Amino acid sequence: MVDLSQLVRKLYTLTIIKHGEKLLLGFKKRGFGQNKINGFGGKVESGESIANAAVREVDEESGLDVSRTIRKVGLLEFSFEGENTLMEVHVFLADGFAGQPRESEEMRPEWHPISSLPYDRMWADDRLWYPLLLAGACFRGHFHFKGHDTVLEHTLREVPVQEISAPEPLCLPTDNLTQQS
Ligand SMILES: CNc1ncnc2c1ncn2[C@@H]1O[C@H](COP(=O)(O)OP(=O)(O)OP(=O)(O)O)[C@@H](O)[C@H]1O
Repeated sequence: MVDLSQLVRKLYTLTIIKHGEKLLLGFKKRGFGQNKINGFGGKVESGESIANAAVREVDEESGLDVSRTIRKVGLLEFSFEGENTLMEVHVFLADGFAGQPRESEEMRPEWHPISSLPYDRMWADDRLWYPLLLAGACFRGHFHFKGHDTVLEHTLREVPVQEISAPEPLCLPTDNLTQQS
């Protein structure tokens, strides 16, 4: 079992946009997870709330406004064999949006039917927790990777909404962590 207390936590958001029976996902053109298909998200900035970070990242990466439609659905942790970082990812579901999707420098938005999601081109953890998200559940989990394609071990459970909706994160935004060290 991985000792998570020894790792440096960094705070991220991830937002999945749903419209009818489709999800809007993005092809990641650069940076972490390049060439994978994922929801929209990124690092929470210093002094920013997690929900505001989620809305900002969706706007930057897809041009859409989800400020009226997001709700928190999950809390995921990712660690990587041989690395000392623990990614703390706050997952949001947006049922609808305002605006028109547009390609950004980072992401190319694509609609995918829920019945045939492109799991082979997504992070390996996604096929494990998307079914909970799509069933309307809230969830919490940890995934320990070897490289970027193999999940060595994981935990995942459905939780009551109160367990993931606390306004306070489990850690401080990345910049604060840097300032403290
Ligand atoms: C390991 N398994 C994983 N499964 C599903 N999603 C994962 C993930 N690991 C990272 N993610 C998401 O990938 C984005 C990275 O964000 P990332 O591009 O690094 O952030 P940001 O946009 O701030 O980057 P720049 O510093 O501007 O390049 C962010 O949504 C984060 O939640």
